[in-house]
Amino acid sequence: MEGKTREEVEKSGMIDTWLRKHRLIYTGATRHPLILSIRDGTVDLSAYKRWLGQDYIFVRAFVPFVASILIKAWKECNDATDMEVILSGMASLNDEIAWFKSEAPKWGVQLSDIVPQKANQDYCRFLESLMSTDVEYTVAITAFWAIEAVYQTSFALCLEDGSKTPTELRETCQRWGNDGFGQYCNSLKKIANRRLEKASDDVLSAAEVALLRVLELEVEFWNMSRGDA
Ligand SMILES: Cc1ncc(CO)c(N)n1
Repeated sequence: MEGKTREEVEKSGMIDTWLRKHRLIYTGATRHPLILSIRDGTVDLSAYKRWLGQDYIFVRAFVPFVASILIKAWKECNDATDMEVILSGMASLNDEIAWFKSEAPKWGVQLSDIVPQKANQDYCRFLESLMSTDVEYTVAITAFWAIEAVYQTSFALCLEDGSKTPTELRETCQRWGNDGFGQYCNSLKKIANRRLEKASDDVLSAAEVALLRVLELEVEFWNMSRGDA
């Protein structure tokens, strides 16, 4: 506690404070019916295929968003390791794009034919809004953490003991549910918490709003797999 003001102590661990406050929507994003159906083995494979095609489009739009955060981290130049964590995220996106390209044909999904659905367009537009130089690094990195953490938490659930995830979907769940990805999410969370600790009230509110928006958009994104959009 030494060296910290009372206010800084209260603000530390902001992310967990917010997740407690917004528990319902967080659970909606991380335990969506699609994920629960994968976990209990009752998943409708056409829903999985719809998710697969849409997520490929999302990941392509996610790359420039992460690049914009890398630029913000570099401009802030407060902690050299921030950039390395973000860069490792970009490297895994490179692998992800290759993975989508090899996964899609196995399911008869033609990636070049995918039309982005409304929820996907909304999400990509939101990412683009966060790429503006007007958006604070603290706000963008908080959103970035949330985007990655939703997938990590969701897919890790499908790998827990007792889950009945179909064999052909285990690799998908491993991609985001593995421990390495979990550690990477934790590194992002630490960066976000460190920044939030020093943030002004305005930046704090903007980061909380961005976090909530991510959770809403993630729920809508999963909902697209129902195919009634
Ligand atoms: C919609 C969505 N959210 C998060 C991730 C994590 O990378 C992803 N691939 N897609």
